[in-house]
Amino acid sequence: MALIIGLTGGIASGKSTVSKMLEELGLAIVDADKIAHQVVEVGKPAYTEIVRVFGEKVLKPDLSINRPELGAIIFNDKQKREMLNSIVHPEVRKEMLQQADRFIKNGAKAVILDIPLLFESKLTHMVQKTILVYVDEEVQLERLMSRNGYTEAEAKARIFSQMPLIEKKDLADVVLDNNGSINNTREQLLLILSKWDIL
Ligand SMILES: CC(C)(COP(=O)(O)OP(=O)(O)OC[C@H]1O[C@@H](n2cnc3c(N)ncnc32)[C@H](O)[C@@H]1O)[C@@H](O)C(=O)NCCC(=O)NCCS
Ligand SMILES: Nc1ncnc2c1ncn2[C@@H]1O[C@H](COP(=O)(O)OP(=O)(O)OP(=O)(O)O)[C@@H](O)[C@H]1O
Repeated sequence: MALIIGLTGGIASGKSTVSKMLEELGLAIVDADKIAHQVVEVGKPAYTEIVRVFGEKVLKPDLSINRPELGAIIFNDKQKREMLNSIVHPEVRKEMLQQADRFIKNGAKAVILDIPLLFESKLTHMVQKTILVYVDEEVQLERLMSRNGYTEAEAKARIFSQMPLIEKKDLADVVLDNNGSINNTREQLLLILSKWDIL
């Protein structure tokens, strides 16, 4: 039986960094962010629904979704964020389950579901173990501003649209502290994987 692991964190906490380490170790990864981008490609059902609900102002001249524009709307308005979530999340979940099934059928020993909103969206029933990539809020803010070139207000709007990382700590089976170096985080990860007999 494959072990299904939920990998989560907060925006810019280091999930993709850890996910890349897992991929390099040859583990099967299902990436919710990547799927969320694919299901809103031009002409897909979620794309059509987004245009109907949010209007053509969220489109670029080439008619694809203008992500910064849509982000500016939904990260500052809970109701609009929930509307977008209700359009995109069911499609993401469907595709995630299909990808996970494929990995399991191909004999994967473990499958990692990389889901930023694992706890907010109450998706823990999909996984057997949960790993949280944790950083302190000041580090999160600093890394987010520097990675995306956001102002403090833009970065905070995104951070505050998620459950605080400190609350997620109580919900996760394992917490990887990513305040330190990437190598330190890798060591913590390797320890867990060997404990779970995955490597
Ligand atoms: C609003 C959008 C267009 C902004 O796109 P952008 O390219 O700037 O960000 P990206 O998709 O790479 O997401 C970056 C991070 O933002 C956070 N985030 C994204 N959507 C949400 C949301 N609805 N609520 C809280 N946090 C979110 C996550 O931590 C994610 O890892 C995009 O995030 C989106 O379509 N969001 C809705 C789908 C979603 O919830 N995706 C995340 C998990 S499935
Ligand atoms: N231990 C670390 N030390 C220094 N910088 C780091 C560390 N871990 C990650 N970073 C940097 O912090 C930023 C956020 O990391 P990453 O992209 O992995 O986060 P994420 O949780 O996947 O974010 P998102 O959910 O927004 O996609 C990146 O610029 C990354 O290079």
